[in-house]
Amino acid sequence: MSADGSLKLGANSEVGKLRAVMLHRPGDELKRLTPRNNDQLLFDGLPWVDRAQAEHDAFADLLRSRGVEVLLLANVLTETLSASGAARMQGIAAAVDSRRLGHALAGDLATYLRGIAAPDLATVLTAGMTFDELPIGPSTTSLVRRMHHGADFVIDPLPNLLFTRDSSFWIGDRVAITSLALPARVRETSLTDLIYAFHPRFLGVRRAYESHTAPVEGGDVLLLAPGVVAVGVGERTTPAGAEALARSLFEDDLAHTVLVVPIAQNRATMHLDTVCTMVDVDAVVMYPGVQDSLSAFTIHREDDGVSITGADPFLEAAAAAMGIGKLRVIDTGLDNVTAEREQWDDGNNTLALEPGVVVAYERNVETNARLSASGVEVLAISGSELGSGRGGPRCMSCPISRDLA
Ligand SMILES: NC(=[NH2+])NCCC[C@H](N)C(=O)O
Repeated sequence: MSADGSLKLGANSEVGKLRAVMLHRPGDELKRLTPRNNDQLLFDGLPWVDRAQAEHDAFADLLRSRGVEVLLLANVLTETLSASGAARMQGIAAAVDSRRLGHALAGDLATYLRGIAAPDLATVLTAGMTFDELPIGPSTTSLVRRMHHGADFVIDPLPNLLFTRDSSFWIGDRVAITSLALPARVRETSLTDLIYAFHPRFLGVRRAYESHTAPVEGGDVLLLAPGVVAVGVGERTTPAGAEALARSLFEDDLAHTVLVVPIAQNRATMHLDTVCTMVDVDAVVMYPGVQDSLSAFTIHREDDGVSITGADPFLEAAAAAMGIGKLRVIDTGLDNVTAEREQWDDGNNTLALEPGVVVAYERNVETNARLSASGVEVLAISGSELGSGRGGPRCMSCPISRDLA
């Protein structure tokens, strides 16, 4: 808490007591998924939306019952759009793609969007819009309008907004708007950017990684300890992204050491947090399949620039950087098949509410049993529908306030 009783924003670890978090309750954008577009939109199936919402409501209620303030992205976005005309303009500009729509239609669409109420605009910006839903009739002079199929998108939906961890993350008292790698997700950051620029609650919040040019996704960024950050490099975050992030964190004095961790470039391990998350100040839960092979380059801030060492075994490099004797790995000890299944179902993607207390999907029975046996309290949530987007409790949450470690 700060002196005036308001929450102090920011985080410098993965496990400090969680005070406030940004979630996105899945909405109409999930109803856009079809067997034809789900791969491109990065979902492995078609979630039953009502059930996904119920599962998400239970997740949010669990967090509230533990004293965590839950901000829902759609509400915060609506408040942002109501509060600021500039935010509306910026949100519309980012959503209306004149290269694809042509100038005539883009102009008409932007004019229409400028005239609608903030909650409706928030819905269009998140759920997208089809040609059939365009309030501009086919009789216009737009060839694009005439030639597109009614079910095509005028504005693409953003079903992966559900994974609020990826489009922004907090480090120290700053927020980083990331740079998402894949076309299906790029526009998400235009919304987090708006929220953190214009929402009254976040006025004055400073930015980390401001240039955000090369791809960095929040799911790859783990705050191992104050000043020590691990960054996965694989399908999403690139070497250039990790390097740029490290330099920027050093310049802003938000970190002194960055561990760059290569991860396999495939769907199952799209982010570092799919194979490893922190469950205590000195402990991680990790996919056994990478435990012995995970390595890290250590980038260290020096008086006259940076030094890079490695690659070394990740666990050793991390312990050394964190200044602890050993980074404990909760030994899930699972057979290969169970381990692979539970990794796929985000068994290693836990959200710590405080040291030794984590939220995890209930379906990962074996991993959760090992966590409990190691003294970690597991708060299980159901995620049969939420999980079809390949994300678990950590990536569905962006902590905006944690007690400092
Ligand atoms: N931090 C994470 N593990 N995020 C999961 C993101 C899942 C999402 N469908 C994607 O492919 O981008």
